[in-house]
Amino acid sequence: MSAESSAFRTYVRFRPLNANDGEASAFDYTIDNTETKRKITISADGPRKRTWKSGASFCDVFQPTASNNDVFNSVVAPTLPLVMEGATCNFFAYGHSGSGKTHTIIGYHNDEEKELGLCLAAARELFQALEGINSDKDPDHQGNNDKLGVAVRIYEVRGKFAYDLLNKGTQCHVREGPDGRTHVRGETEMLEGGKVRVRPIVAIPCWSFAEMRHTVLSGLASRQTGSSSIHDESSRTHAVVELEVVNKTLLALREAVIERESELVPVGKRATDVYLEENKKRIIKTADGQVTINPAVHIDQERIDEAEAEKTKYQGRLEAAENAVRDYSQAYPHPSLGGKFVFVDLAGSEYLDRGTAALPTGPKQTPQERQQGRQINTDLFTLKEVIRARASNQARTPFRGSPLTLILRHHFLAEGKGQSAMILTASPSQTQFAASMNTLKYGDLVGAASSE
Ligand SMILES: Nc1ncnc2c1ncn2[C@@H]1O[C@H](COP(=O)(O)OP(=O)(O)OP(=O)(O)O)[C@@H](O)[C@H]1O
Repeated sequence: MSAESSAFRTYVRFRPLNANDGEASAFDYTIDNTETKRKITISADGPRKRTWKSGASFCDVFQPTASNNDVFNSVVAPTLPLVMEGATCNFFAYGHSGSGKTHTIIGYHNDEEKELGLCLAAARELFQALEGINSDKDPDHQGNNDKLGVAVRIYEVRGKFAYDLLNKGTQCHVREGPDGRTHVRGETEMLEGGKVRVRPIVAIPCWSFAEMRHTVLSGLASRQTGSSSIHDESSRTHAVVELEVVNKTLLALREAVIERESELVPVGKRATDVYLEENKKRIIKTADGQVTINPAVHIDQERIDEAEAEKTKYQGRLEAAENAVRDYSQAYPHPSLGGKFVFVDLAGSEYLDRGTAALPTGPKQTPQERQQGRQINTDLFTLKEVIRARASNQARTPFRGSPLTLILRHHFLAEGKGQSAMILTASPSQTQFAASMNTLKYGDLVGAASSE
């Protein structure tokens, strides 16, 4: 299968029945192939036979016998050439708790090659592709700062914050800057000379697949899990794994940007302080208590200009550092530099179904868990709206609707010639019929919108 243009692709993956389903049998489902897409019909037994039929929305439907490798080959592998051309390709797993999202994206049996989670399988293929490029270069290329590797970022989105799993779970703020870009920033470090450094999510560069596997698995080991109604490894957060083609020079240039930002903080603060100090000198209170300007007092404009000029100088240094990153990436002789795979293991979709038959049963939730549930609901709803808005080319995409979509915004926007896809994971158990139907309904909406 070849990679098509930027349409959002949807897939369905049914997992096998397992111990969590108890004695329940599977509901019936049939798949109709249209020329390009698949339709699904599901029906459940019971006193009132229920049937639901999708539109022709799904690119493929994976049966319970499919391995992670089968899913990888069909969904992710065709996009590898796009990432090697510098594009960003995003993959989401969406489904109710216990339906197989983590199994698909992260993998539980990463010691078995055919069961590697999609993110590690993608890393393996990336390294293989990069090997060819690194060895094509002249001997000087090997081991020097131009050699291509893969940097990984792993973070969890919970509530209004991101938590950096490769940096001791550091809580990071998600904010929209005046430049319209989303900034995800962790700990504030106070440095000498009033410099203030605020680090983005940490990117760990890896130069071999073995190194990458170790880094990814150790980062994910610290992922928060909570008590699940369905199984006890439930994830109540969204986990994001980003893989980016980098080299040492690019990373050093980005580090210089962080350094220049930290230098700008005290200089910018001084310019503001000087301006306020000078202007305050002229403010007086009249006898009747009004605040006014005393024209007899002159502000030291030279002092203000000098502080402002210093700030402009440091803004220029920052701009030069940012331009250096851009220029280096553009001039690099291979387009793969900056290419990205982004994998998102979404929290359980049952939160989006709240109020419908798919409500989880089980232990009573604490107020904190209920609050988390509401936020997950908002995240999943907004994500759906973002995907639909983009797929149907709406003028406004509601990225600001939730921290998750705000964080993912630049991946969607950076897609370029890349692709995004969603794998809808579903249990075929009769007891999960309503939950699976809601997952498929959601996928049907997204799939239908992206074919418009
Ligand atoms: N396709 C599959 N083949 C074999 N086992 C699977 C498959 N999908 C899921 N499982 C098993 O089902 C269980 C639940 O899967 P998983 O943890 O991936 O669900 P989840 O959707 O991530 O749930 P949650 O949102 O609660 O984290 C796990 O034990 C997993 O190994």
